[in-house]
Amino acid sequence: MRMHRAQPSLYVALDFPDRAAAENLVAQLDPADCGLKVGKELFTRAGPELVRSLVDRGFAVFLDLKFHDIPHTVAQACRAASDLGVSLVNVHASGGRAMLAAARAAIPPGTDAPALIAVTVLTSMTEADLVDIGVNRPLADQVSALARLSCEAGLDGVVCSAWEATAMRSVFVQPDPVIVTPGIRPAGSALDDQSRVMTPEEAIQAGATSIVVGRPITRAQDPASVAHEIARSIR
Ligand SMILES: O=C(O)c1cc(=O)[nH]c(=O)n1[C@@H]1O[C@H](COP(=O)(O)O)[C@@H](O)[C@H]1O
Repeated sequence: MRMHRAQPSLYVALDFPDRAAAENLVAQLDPADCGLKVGKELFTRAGPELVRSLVDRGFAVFLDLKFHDIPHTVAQACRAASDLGVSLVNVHASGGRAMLAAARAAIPPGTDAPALIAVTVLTSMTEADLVDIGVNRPLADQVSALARLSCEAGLDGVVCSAWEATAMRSVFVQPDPVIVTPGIRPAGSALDDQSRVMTPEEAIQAGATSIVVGRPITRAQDPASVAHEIARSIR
């Protein structure tokens, strides 16, 4: 039995500079097509009140604040996130075993609890970036090691690039891990600052359970139609 809220196949990243711009897109979206991701920029501008209001409108909300701090602080932040009624919460796996365990203890599994997942290696990073921060093993090995740690701490899944999605299935012992893949680019769209990218269809075929799409939607001439088309392509 699933021990967290259901997850949509598509989360649209509401990476907008203000609430009005976010609301303009949200008004054109259907909770049956997609969930909404509120990240650091919009949360810092618009805060928990916006998150609650999106939840009240029936959207699954991914509160993407990537907590990474001492265990007590992360636990308290996770509890606050869960209290907002969101469907998905993330922390950085590199915060370590004790921090992951504290996050898990703060959000006990339950059908009404948000899924709790850990970011492995950011989709913007390359192997050279890992060397810069003192990680000398192959990127895929680092992702798998952090996913294993997250699994051992009892988390529900991971954030990784679609390139690593297939491997996550063998790392996680639970039958239905939540595998969230940002770094999604429909064929022909700009990479922006992403490094490890795939198209929506490829990511789902590789084993992603939810994809996250931001700029290919938010910077499109007609964001709602691009969101609808992506949702349709992975249905
Ligand atoms: O946790 C995330 O959502 C995340 C993890 C990661 O490794 N890479 C990544 O891009 N993200 C987020 O996913 C979104 C991707 O946006 P676009 O690159 O515009 O599609 C951004 O809001 C990022 O903060």
